[in-house]
Amino acid sequence: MINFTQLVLASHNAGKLKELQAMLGESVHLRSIGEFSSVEPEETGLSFVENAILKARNASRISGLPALADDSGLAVDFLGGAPGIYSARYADGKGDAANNAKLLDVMKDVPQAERGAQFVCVLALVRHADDPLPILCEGLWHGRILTQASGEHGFGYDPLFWVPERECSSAELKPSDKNQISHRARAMDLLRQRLGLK
Ligand SMILES: O=P(O)(O)OP(=O)(O)OP(=O)(O)OC[C@H]1O[C@@H](n2cnc3c(O)ncnc32)[C@H](O)[C@@H]1O
Ligand SMILES: [Mg+2]
Repeated sequence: MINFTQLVLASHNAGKLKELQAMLGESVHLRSIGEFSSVEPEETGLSFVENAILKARNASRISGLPALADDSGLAVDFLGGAPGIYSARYADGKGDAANNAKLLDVMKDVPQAERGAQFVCVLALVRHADDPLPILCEGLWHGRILTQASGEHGFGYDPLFWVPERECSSAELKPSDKNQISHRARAMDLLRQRLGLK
């Protein structure tokens, strides 16, 4: 049985930590891997699943604790699913603003009907670094890429992601609303079921 009072989150992304902690509630304390190490593992996998497992194992090895990892990104239909697993590195590691500027530029002449995209989130939970049976849960969130940034909430590509069911950008949603319907919320829902937390 996993000791949830000591679960480490294998992520250096403060936005993910905030969202995942809010979804898990107070009974589980997510400790950031940043408490143990500032070195980020190289994400050498070719899929979200591979990178999530790689990050979870690395965090568990460093901390000696069970670890949860989140590998996520934005898959744009017109770009054949890019930037996908390379979403964080889309503008060569220059950060969210540069990633968003690049995506807006690449998509600037693409008509509305071809601007479909999905956010993807894979959560991987390992009980220890060599766990042969990681728990894997996936969530998708369908939307469209906007032609200009809008909204101040969230992080990453949120200002560019139109949410059809709410008729606003993901960065215009209240954090508590995003946490009900996002790719991450869907993956976390499955994880809670797998762990018998609901
Ligand atoms: O690997 P860790 O340390 O967890 O942090 P990271 O930010 O590098 O995370 P990923 O490698 O999983 O890359 C995810 C990319 O997708 C973006 N992304 C993921 N979820 C998002 C969300 O809910 N809203 C907006 N952008 C998101 C995020 O900004 C990154 O550019
Ligand atoms: Mg990363």
